[in-house]
Amino acid sequence: MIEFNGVSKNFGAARALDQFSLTVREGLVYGLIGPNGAGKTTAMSILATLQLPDAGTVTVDGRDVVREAGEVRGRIGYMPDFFGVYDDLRAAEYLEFFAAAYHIPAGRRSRLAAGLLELVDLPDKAGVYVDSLSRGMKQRLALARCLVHDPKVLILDEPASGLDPRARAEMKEIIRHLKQMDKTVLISSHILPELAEICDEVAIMDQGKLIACGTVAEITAFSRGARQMRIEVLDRVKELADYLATRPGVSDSHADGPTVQFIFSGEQAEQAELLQVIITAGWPVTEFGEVKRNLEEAFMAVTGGEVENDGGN
Ligand SMILES: Nc1ncnc2c1ncn2[C@@H]1O[C@H](COP(=O)(O)OP(=O)(O)OP(=O)(O)O)[C@@H](O)[C@H]1O
Repeated sequence: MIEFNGVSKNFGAARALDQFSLTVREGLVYGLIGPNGAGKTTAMSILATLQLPDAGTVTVDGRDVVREAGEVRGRIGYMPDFFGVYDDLRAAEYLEFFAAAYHIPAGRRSRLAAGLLELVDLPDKAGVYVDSLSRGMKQRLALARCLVHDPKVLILDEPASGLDPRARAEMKEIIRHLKQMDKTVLISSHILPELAEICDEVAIMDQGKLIACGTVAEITAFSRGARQMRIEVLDRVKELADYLATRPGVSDSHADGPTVQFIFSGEQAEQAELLQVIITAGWPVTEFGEVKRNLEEAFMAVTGGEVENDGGN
């Protein structure tokens, strides 16, 4: 449903996205996690057709965000990390205003607004000025706003930031509800534990790059010691990537130019054995080693050192 393919974006000398690729299947709640400046907002705003990529392609439901921006906009609801609310509008009017912007016929707007307020658990706030709602309520109203045109995909940039624990729990409940409605949800956060319970899968990013992706359980295993490895060989790179994918402890094995990159969760002795096996099988290895890329730091930053929830619920 969402596809980033080799996307790069620079702001002057700052590289916000660096060959970023990600696939999100339909119906998933997908977490995009990374420390400050990792590139989450940039990725989301490109997806929301608000910024152009310098390189690479992004599609939503098969539509290109640059060439078919209008088609994409009809399919997405975007909740930015900072959103404007209109002070002198009441909650229902606010939603009706956005419904009008999406060309929903006037006769349907008031019922639509009432339904959405119900969905985000604000049914008794229809006549209340937006300005006087609590932060958590404003956040839920902003989410309702993203739903007026019944999009397939929701892009939520740090929807839980600044909320107290109760408001966070309410937000999570709504996101679960969106999943039941078969929406595909991309949601960002600084830290993994915040999203661990609600996400089907997560991607960890740092310095504009995808570091790892998978289920919360897989990512947790990775954060507890799996290593990103790199082997350079003179030929048969793709064959080596396929071969490695069959070896124990190896995941995400893929060819990248003259190298194969993969994640390895074995011990040091098993790593040595793996190299031995590759050489014995006849591959001319010129380099073999771990890719550091500040991986540990990134994981420490996003997991808070430890992930308590194993995602198996
Ligand atoms: N409009 C801009 N002008 C200049 N630099 C920018 C701009 N937008 C983003 N950047 C830079 O790009 C990098 C990625 O920023 P981005 O906001 O995408 O990260 P983020 O992961 O969303 O961070 P945060 O969690 O702090 O919101 C940072 O180095 C940031 O300073």
